[in-house]
Amino acid sequence: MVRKYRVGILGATGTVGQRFIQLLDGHPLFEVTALAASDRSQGKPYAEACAWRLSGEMPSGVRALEVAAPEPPLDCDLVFSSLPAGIAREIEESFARAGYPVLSNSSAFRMDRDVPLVIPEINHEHLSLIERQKRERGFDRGFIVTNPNCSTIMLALALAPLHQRFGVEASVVTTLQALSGAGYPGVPSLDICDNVLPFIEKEEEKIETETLKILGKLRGESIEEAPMKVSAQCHRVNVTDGHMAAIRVKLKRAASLEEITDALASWRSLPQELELHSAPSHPIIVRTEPDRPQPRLDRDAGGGMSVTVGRIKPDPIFDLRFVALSHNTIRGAAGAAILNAELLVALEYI
Ligand SMILES: NC(=O)C1=CN([C@@H]2O[C@H](COP(=O)(O)OP(=O)(O)OC[C@H]3O[C@@H](n4cnc5c(N)ncnc54)[C@H](OP(=O)(O)O)[C@@H]3O)[C@@H](O)[C@H]2O)C=CC1
Ligand SMILES: N[C@@H](CC(=O)OP(=O)(O)O)C(=O)O
Repeated sequence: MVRKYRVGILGATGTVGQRFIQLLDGHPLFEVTALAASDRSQGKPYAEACAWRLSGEMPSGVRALEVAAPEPPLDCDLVFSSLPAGIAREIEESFARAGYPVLSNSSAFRMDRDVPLVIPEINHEHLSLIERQKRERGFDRGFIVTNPNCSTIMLALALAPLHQRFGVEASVVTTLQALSGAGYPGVPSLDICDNVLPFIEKEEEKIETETLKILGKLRGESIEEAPMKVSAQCHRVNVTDGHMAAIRVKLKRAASLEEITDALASWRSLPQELELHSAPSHPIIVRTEPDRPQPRLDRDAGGGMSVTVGRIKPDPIFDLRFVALSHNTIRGAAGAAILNAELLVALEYI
């Protein structure tokens, strides 16, 4: 039998932490052996500390695990982090320094020049920054790899096949983001019922900067940002899970709608070639019905790991417009970090 890697989850009781636990239940490579959260939860069995809010039962293997403080040592080989950004920096660095690979879902390190910000289908070669990071920060076996913001992941996955085939000069994105993106308890119900909130703190800036790093090129031991402009406006809407985005794109080279549809629908990359456990067979699913994608109908496409694209049309101002949708706590968070970990194992970084 193949030995499983023992994993710890920092922020295990939260919205993303619970999704980690659900997705790792029965995983062929990883087994959850350590859980950490705030002092509110520490010292309690997970079943008592965590108000489980996902459909289906809490996996039996974690119920009795005692919730620890997020400090090394933890009884595991690597950690997934879903800590609030304000405390993630210090804690994640302390785990990397103590020798643990850290797969971080938080924004704290994403834009650091020596930290890979990875979507395996797009920029797996950025993982080579790990060597620079270890050398410059004096890490021995540990390191930090991050996954993007949940809206950035959706935009970058939708733009990547177009950028690779035709070049993207500019993109304007308007997001409609689900409530679970704000964690639990999130936005007060009286603020969001019968309403849309046109502000999500730092979200627009993250989309505009992270996308350029992810689509950027590795030059030696640095990332050269993609030479394109991205403009984002973000809104919170009354949907539980599934972020949507209306996206307009200016291409470098003219392309027909057939070529664009083919570029998106036929796109496959390294995770699909390697048949990584969490990799969807199609990272992008193109729908042709006039009223798709929709959060309730499309967020679970590809096990929550595919981005659904629909309403592909020519745009009279830009070249092209379409609507994208992806599951914010699966492809947008826990699933993204797990896919990164599967890739790190396949490429022998772990
Ligand atoms: N929700 C989403 O769709 C996405 C979230 N993210 C990011 O993931 C991270 C987690 O988000 P989310 O799960 O939504 O947040 P939640 O608020 O739902 O959960 C936060 C988690 O962090 C723990 N925590 C809070 N304060 C401390 C502390 N001082 N010390 C130790 N642990 C602490 C909480 O433990 P306790 O229960 O004990 O309080 C809980 O486990 C954030 O950085 C967020 O920005 C990224 C992409 C998408
Ligand atoms: N801010 C996102 C979720 C999130 O936590 O993003 P980040 O990981 O960049 O902080 C949302 O509200 O939907």
